[in-house]
Amino acid sequence: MTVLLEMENISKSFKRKNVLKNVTLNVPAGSIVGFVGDNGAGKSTTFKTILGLIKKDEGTVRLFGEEIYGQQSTLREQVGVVFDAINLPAELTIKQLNKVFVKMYSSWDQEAFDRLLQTFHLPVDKKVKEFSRGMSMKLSVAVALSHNAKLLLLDEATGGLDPSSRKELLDELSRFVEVNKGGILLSSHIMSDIEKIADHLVFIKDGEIILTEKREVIQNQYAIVEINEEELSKLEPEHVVTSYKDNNALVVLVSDKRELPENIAVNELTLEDLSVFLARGEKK
Ligand SMILES: Nc1ncnc2c1ncn2[C@@H]1O[C@H](COP(=O)(O)OP(=O)(O)OP(=O)(O)O)[C@@H](O)[C@H]1O
Repeated sequence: MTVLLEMENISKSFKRKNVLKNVTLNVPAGSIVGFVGDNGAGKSTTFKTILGLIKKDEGTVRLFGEEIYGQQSTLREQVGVVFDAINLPAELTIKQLNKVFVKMYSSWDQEAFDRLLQTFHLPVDKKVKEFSRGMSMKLSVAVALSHNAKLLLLDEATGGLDPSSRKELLDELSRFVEVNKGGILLSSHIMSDIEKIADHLVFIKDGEIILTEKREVIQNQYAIVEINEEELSKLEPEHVVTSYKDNNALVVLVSDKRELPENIAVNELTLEDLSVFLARGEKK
């Protein structure tokens, strides 16, 4: 399997604060990796490190199998980027911007761009500064999907979109992965979006990756259960991912609910529950 993005043991400090601690994650071709963590967990810093916008202290970033750190032209062509802060020239219309994109990207796909403008209902004669936040987001995504990039880095790209726009956008992302065999690293606080399209999940907390797993494994095998110390001691340690104490009860995330004794009640696990749990739980 081709791996489009490999981050290995990336660390980064701002002044004395260690904001990324040995971050390791992969984005294989043909996959959508949901990147989940609370505010300030380190998601945007991770994206900026991949793009070389901030300097990492330690570790390796490989894109398309190579360390192409700082090679901005390769990055611009092959990596589609959508960040929360919109960075398009505000005085121009889409029609005017289109001429810039044609010159900027050697593999600009006008047909794809025209189709996306229609899908996202974007006006071509209106100045970007008059766009709503959602419209600007959709324009950024349309551009990212129109220059034959292999990898998309989407930091909160669905935030601020109405439900039908979110659906259109998620459908386009799934199509990109299927048709282009591309890969996507997507951060979002909207767990239902992640649930819909991500096939791998990476959870980050205080700059540390605390869980990397396939979505279907989480949904089929993981469980959050309330047990006591004695029951906990009977579980195989490798099945206990993390836990926290809630008054007298122990709340435990297990990686294989089939290993639990029968008397323990197991509820269906949603990604929303899991993300709240992981933000709270102690590292094992
Ligand atoms: N330029 C900077 N200088 C100092 N500290 C920074 C800088 N950029 C980020 N940080 C700190 O790094 C930590 C991680 O921030 P980051 O923006 O990566 O979080 P995030 O997971 O993207 O959060 P959110 O979900 O709120 O967007 C935070 O504690 C933040 O204050």
